[in-house]
Amino acid sequence: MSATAARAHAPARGAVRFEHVTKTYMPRNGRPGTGVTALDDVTLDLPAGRITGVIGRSGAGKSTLLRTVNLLERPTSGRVLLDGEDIATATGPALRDLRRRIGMVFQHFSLMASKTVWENVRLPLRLAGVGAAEADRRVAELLELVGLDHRADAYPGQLSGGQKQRVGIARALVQDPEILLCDEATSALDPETTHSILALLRRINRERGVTVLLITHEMGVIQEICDEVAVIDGGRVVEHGPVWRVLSAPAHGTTRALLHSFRRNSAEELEAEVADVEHGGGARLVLRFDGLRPVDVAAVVAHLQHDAGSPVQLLASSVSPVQGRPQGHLVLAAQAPDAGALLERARAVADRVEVL
Ligand SMILES: Nc1ncnc2c1ncn2[C@@H]1O[C@H](COP(=O)(O)OP(=O)(O)OP(=O)(O)O)[C@@H](O)[C@H]1O
Repeated sequence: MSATAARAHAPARGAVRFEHVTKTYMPRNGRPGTGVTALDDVTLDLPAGRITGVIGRSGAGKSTLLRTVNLLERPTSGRVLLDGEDIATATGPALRDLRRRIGMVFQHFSLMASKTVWENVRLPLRLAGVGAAEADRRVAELLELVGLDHRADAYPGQLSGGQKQRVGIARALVQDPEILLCDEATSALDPETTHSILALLRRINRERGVTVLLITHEMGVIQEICDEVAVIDGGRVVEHGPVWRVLSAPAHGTTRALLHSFRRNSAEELEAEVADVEHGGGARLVLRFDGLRPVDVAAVVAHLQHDAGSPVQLLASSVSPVQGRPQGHLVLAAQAPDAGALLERARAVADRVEVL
């Protein structure tokens, strides 16, 4: 059995708990009361073996939160617990051991330009004093995992952005961490490359049982791979829960605003989207789905057509699964003799219905 297959059933590892974490940056020679509070009493659990995404606007405190996990930033007050153990007070060898248990992937890759792919991935092992044979074995395994075994001798300057990030991911995993911190890992990449890197992170999470904490300002990243999402605003976690639930019923204004700029599905925006789509006239309905039921688009159209007595035309569709639960909207045109009955029928198959 390959090492990868052996890990397919690896138990989830590395639960993180932020407990009343506050971080205030003090200006140099600053007077008391002039600091910036980047985190304000954050309490948040990252379940072991899950992917938690933290989203927020620029300056919300995402990077600061991520960096408290490997103590690149120390909380001003509160605790960060790794599997129940307080890590905020670790120093010396304990801090080195802690950092070994936590891998980090950076937005701009942070590779050494003068070293090959192989050397970049191997470097943390050399610094940790791992023997040559074991180090070579681990580097070979990881380069295969990220699909770069054929580029082991290349230098970072000879790689695409996506390939550089694969090297960054292999390097982050080389000490077999329990937790992987991803700091805007796909923000510098094009959409297609972003998909492939997110798929790789998902696979690593599933196969190795690694807990992933990912920060992003892109809702698409949250929707694509996260299990849980925490929304941060002004240093506070304002909303937290399973991705499908937060995306279908956002409770906080910041979540709604982030979601709105991602989905662009207000009545006005849908109106503009279908304005040029030719149809046979009649009522135009928006059917919205919140992930509470299976959605079979053809069956929905047939269901309405049955009552309308004339063709129902699909003008736009954006229904796609979020954690396996279909969310999105359909815009339909229907010439119904009885508009009230049509609406009632639509309400029976969708979570929300509007007339455009
Ligand atoms: N080293 C620092 N010294 C002083 N203030 C800082 C420092 N690092 C961050 N801040 C401030 O703390 C707040 C939170 O910053 P942070 O970088 O954590 O936010 P962010 O959500 O990651 O933002 P972005 O998406 O722009 O990276 C901001 O007001 C920022 O200016």
